Amino acid sequence: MVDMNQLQALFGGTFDPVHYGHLKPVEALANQVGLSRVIIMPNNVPPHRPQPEATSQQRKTMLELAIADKPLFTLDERELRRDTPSYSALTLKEWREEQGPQRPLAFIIGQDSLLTFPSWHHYETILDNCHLIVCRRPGYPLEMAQKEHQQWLDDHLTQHVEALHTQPAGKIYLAETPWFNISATLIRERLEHGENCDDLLPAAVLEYINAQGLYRSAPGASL
Ligand SMILES: Nc1ncnc2c1ncn2[C@@H]1O[C@H](COP(=O)(O)OP(=O)(O)OP(=O)(O)O)[C@@H](O)[C@H]1O
Ligand SMILES: O=C(O)c1ccc[n+]([C@@H]2O[C@H](COP(=O)([O-])O)[C@@H](O)[C@H]2O)c1
Repeated sequence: MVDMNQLQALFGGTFDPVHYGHLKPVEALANQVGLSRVIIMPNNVPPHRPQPEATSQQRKTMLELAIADKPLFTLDERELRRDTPSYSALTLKEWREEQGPQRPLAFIIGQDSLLTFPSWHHYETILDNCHLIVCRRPGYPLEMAQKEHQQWLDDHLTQHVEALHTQPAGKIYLAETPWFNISATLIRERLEHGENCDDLLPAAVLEYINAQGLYRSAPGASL
């Protein structure tokens, strides 16, 4: 019999700020795949994008507020403690060493991240240490841009949730999670223009953003 309590899942991100497009698909995913816990891991120095607008401390606080009433989620601060680029390959190797060789481990990403995945630092080693679980995201194709990357994807795809629980690593699972057309970029832009974001992220996070004066246009800048 498959032990459905073994699979551990990390959900990495920049979370500048965290929003419902992060939380809701992953909540649905937890039901579909059978995850009793999801470990959210904010990065400190995102490898493939400019430094976030909010500080690491602010992004961590927003995550704490977002998950305060959601027991599914916990936080992992390991990347926040490193000043070097938050390369997932290094983090997942370290996590595997902690968890031992047999435990099933997964890294959760959105569809957009899957498309850029082959450009990640030592990407081909990541599946040695974990599975990839991919949440759907509107506006992004499901096919990889290059043939060789599509071949890599096809070689690792599974349609069987059980494989995520019975094997320690190495599979890619495209989950049928609900679509949320929300991005942190959209939220930052809307806030900069003083537009309403009530439906896009938890109220406690929005209150914190306003109290901290985050994502507002610079004083004197024209709207
Ligand atoms: N609406 C969404 N639906 C599904 N996955 C998402 C969504 N938004 C973000 N993700 C996924 O969550 C992870 C963290 O995303 P990130 O913190 O970069 O948010 P973002 O909204 O994409 O940010 P930004 O707009 O600043 O690039 C990534 O793997 C990303 O693919
Ligand atoms: O390791 C890499 O080269 C790498 C490149 C891009 C993104 N990542 C990680 O992927 C996760 C989602 O990234 P992002 O930029 O969408 O927040 C987050 O944990 C990043 O640190 C990792």
